[in-house]
Amino acid sequence: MKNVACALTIAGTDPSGGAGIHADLKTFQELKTYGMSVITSIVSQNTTGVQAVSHVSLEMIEQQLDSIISDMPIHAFKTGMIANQDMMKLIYNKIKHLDAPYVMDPVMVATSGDTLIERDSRNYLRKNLLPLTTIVTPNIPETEYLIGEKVETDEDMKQAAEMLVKNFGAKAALVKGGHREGDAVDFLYDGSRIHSFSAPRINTNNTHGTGCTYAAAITANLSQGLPLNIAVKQAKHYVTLAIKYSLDLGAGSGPTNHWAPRIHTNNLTTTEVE
Ligand SMILES: Nc1ncnc2c1ncn2[C@@H]1O[C@H](COP(=O)(O)OP(=O)(O)O)[C@@H](O)[C@H]1O
Ligand SMILES: Cc1ncc(COP(=O)(O)O)c(N)n1
Repeated sequence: MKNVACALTIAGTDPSGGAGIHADLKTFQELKTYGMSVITSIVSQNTTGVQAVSHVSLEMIEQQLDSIISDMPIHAFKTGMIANQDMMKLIYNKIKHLDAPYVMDPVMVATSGDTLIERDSRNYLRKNLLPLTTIVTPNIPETEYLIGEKVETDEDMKQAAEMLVKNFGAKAALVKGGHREGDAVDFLYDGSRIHSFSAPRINTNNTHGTGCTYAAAITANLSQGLPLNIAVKQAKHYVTLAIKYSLDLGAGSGPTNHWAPRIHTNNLTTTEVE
């Protein structure tokens, strides 16, 4: 019996606090999971975009992973920005031994449009890391890259989620509809059926870090032992509140409000459509 749920995020940083490791740790904390992190890249970014990137050395990424794995319990973990193939190989070799749910946010491009991973490493991610995942959470452009087909309609999203499981080896796939118009609808294929999670679209430009926050909330919920579809359902509710009460900070796409659910929990409808 564990006395506290512990989750690890392996990702890049965001000094403006809305995305990457910062969003993940804030989310873990809000959801009462003990948060730990391994930093892959230091990203100088803010609400307007990415200004510079410095990668942490492979030796130091390995050392950080060893420090945590040798000492701390890990009840679930997630990966976000892994900038190149060498980092991916190293991380693959460490995480393949972990006996805990793995949430992959296949981060490729920031909300600002800046590229966060080298193009030639995308194949490695798809071939090697994807089959280790308990759940992968691509947005529409990431889904299109992963399956190599256009994704435009609800039907396309459902089929893509199934393909990510049946053809590419993920255990489950959540294809997110944040980049479409109309209600914000995401489709989960859990290996046997499709679930859809829907929330009214919120009229805001403050969506910096929504993907990180959502995947981190799923990770926190899984670290506490929730079944996958409940973990996603509760995470959808969390991210929707964080967007609804997002913070109008910075000159660009502002951050979500990670503590919004503390204050506004009941003031929202998200639905799971059977
Ligand atoms: N304007 C919005 N209103 C409500 N929900 C949104 C909005 N934009 C994104 N979402 C939701 O936020 C989550 C993150 O989705 P998305 O923006 O597609 O991911 P990413 O940040 O990886 O591009 C999804 O549940 C999506 O449906
Ligand atoms: C280090 C890092 N990782 C990921 C994102 C993507 O953010 P979003 O959730 O807005 O797509 C980001 N901007 N920075």
